Amino acid sequence: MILGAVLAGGRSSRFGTDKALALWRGRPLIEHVVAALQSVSQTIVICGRAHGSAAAIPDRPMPDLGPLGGLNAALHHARAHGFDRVVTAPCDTPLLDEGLLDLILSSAGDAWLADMPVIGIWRSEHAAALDAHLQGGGDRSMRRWARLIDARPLAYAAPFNINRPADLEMLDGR
Ligand SMILES: Nc1nc2c(ncn2[C@@H]2O[C@H](COP(=O)(O)OP(=O)(O)OP(=O)(O)O)[C@@H](O)[C@H]2O)c(=O)[nH]1
Repeated sequence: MILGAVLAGGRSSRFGTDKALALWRGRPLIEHVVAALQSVSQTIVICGRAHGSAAAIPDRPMPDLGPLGGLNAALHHARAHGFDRVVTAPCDTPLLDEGLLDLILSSAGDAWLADMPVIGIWRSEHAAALDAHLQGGGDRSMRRWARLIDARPLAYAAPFNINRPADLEMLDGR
């Protein structure tokens, strides 16, 4: 059983407004990501902030710890609801491609995209350890945490991600 999780907190300081809600092809970016993740799971959670009608689960153990706080919330949600693993993606990659999702799904254990560690697949059994790591003021880097648990880095081109408003215009050429 796999849970899909969109990491949708953060400050969007380079974008200027909440980038999850920025429109591309008439839909908010976050909806494109949710639609892509629906090919890996029927159950998708948004981690961080609620967006429009989409409910969100709050970061754990507190907000503003970065994507790792969102992953921690997803792992706990997964454990509480009987999911073995969580596939994560950020809210700002509307062009998540099937090849990448297939690669992630075919990975045994934990794996993450070497060029974009917020994309990965994680066993929910890490929930308690990640909680303890963050509660104890541990390092908030997703990449370093992935290495700490010996998750496998995957070599695959990272999807284009939106950081600034001008990036939206570049999406159409891709
Ligand atoms: N749940 C959660 N997601 C986060 C958090 N910080 C960043 N993210 C998500 O992680 C992804 C990558 O975030 P960044 O673009 O590096 O950071 P950002 O804070 O959103 O944007 P900047 O302020 O411009 O750096 C995006 O999908 C963010 O929504 C957080 O504290 N909690």
